[in-house]
Amino acid sequence: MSHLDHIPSTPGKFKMDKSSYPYSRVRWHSSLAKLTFWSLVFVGVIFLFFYRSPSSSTNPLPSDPSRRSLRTSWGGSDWEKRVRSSARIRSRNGFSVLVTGAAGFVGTHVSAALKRRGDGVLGLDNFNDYYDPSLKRARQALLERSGVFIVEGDINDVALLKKLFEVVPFTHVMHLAAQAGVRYAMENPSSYVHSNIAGLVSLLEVCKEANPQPAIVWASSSSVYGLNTKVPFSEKDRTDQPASLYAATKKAGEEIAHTYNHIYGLSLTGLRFFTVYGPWGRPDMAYFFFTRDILKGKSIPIFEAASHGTVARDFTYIDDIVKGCLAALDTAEKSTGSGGKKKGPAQLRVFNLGNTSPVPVTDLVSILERLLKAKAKRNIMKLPRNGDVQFTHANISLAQRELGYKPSTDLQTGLKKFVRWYLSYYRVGGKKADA
Ligand SMILES: O=C(O)[C@H]1O[C@H](OP(=O)(O)OP(=O)(O)OC[C@H]2O[C@@H](n3ccc(=O)[nH]c3=O)[C@H](O)[C@@H]2O)[C@H](O)[C@@H](O)[C@@H]1O
Repeated sequence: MSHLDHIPSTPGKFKMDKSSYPYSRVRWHSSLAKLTFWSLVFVGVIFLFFYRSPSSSTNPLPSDPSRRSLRTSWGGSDWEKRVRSSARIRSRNGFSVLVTGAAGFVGTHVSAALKRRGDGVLGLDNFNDYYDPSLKRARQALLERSGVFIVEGDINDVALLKKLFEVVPFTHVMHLAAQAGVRYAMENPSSYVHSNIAGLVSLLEVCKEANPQPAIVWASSSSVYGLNTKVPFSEKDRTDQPASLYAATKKAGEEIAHTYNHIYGLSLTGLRFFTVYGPWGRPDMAYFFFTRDILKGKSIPIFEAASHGTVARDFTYIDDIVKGCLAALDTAEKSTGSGGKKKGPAQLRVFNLGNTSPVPVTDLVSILERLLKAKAKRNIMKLPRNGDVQFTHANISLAQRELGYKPSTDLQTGLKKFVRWYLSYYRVGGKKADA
C-alpha cells in the first residue's frame, strides 16, 4: 500500500476517524512533502530533457533516425543579408525563387540557370548522406561562385521555412528536395515518408500562410505510372498502381498538391521527370555507377524482364529537363489565396517531362562502352521485385503545347557530355578522386 492510498479520491465524502486524526495529519503532511519533492524532481528531469533535446532548440530539425543530415544554425543579421542578396531579382520581371534540394542534381542545374537569367535564387538543402555528400558540396561550391547561397536545413523545419518567407517574399518555389531512388525504398522506407510526404506538407503549410503565396513547381516522377501498360504514358493514364514506395509517395504528393490547391488556392505544377541523367548526376543511378564500375573492371548487373524481355527507360538529358522546369515557372499563374485563405480557383497542373524515345538498358551499356573505350562485364539478371518497372515512355504533347517543351538531346550525345564530366571530375587517368 502506498502513502497515496491514504488520500481519498472523494475528499468531501471522507469520514474522519477522530482517534487516528493526529497520526493522519502527520502522514498527510509527510506525503505532501514527498509528493512535492518528487514532482520537482520530475519537472527538473523533463526540463533537462527538453533543454538538451534538438527539437526544442531555436532551430528545430525533426530527427530522421535512418538518415544523417547536418544540423546547422541559421538566423542572425549576416545570415539574413546573405539570404536577401542571393534572392535579389536582377532582371526586369524576374522572379525570386526558393529552390529546395538545391545541392541535388536537378536542383543545382535549375538554380544555376535561373541565376544566369537574372532571377533571384535561394537554395535550401539538408545535405543528407543518401549518396556521397562531397558531391553535393562540390555542387554547392559551384553555385556559390555564381552567387547562389544554399541554406542548410530540412524542409520539415517549419520554423526555418517561416523565417525564409519572412526575410524574402518569394514569388515562386521550385521544390526539388526529395528522397529519390526507386530501389532504396525497400531499405529505408521512412526516409521517403519523411521527405516526400511530411516534408512536402510542411512546405505547403508555410507556402499557404505566406503573403503573398508563391506559385509552386515541384518534382513528381515517371514512376507514378507504375504498372500502367498503355504506352506512351500520358498524363490522363491511370496512376493508381505504383510499383514502389517511392512511386507511392510521389503519387501521394500529387494528391496532396490537389488538396492544397483546392483548399488554399495555391498554384501548383507537378513535373513527372523521366530518368534524368547528365553531368553532376546522382551516383545511385544506373548510368552513373555503370560508368564507375566499367572503368574499375567490375561486373555490372543488367536487368532483364521475364522471357528475356527488354528493360528500357526514356532517359532524359538534364538540359532538356531544366528548360522544362523554367518553362513551368514562367507559365505558372499566381496563387490566389493569402494568409491561409483561398480567394478563388488556382492553377493545378501535371506534366510529363521525358525524352519520348525509350532506350534499352543494354544499349545504354553499349554506348558507355564506346565512350569509355572499355568493355563492360555484363551480369544479366532477372529484374528484381523491388520496385523497378520494365519500361517507361513519355507522351510529351501536353508539355509541348503548354510549356513549349521540346527535348533535343539523344542518349548518345547526353552520355558523351556526362562521361566527359565524369572523367574530369574524378580525374580518371590523372590524380583521381574515388567515385
Ligand atoms: O524516372 C523516374 O521517375 C525515376 O528515374 C530514376 O529511376 P530509374 O528509371 O529506375 O533509374 P535507374 O535507377 O538509373 O535505372 C535505370 C535503368 O537501369 C536498370 N538497372 C538499374 C540498376 C541496376 O543495377 N541494373 C539495371 O539494369 C533499371 O531497371 C532501369 O531500367 C530515378 O532514380 C528516380 O529517382 C526517378 O524518379
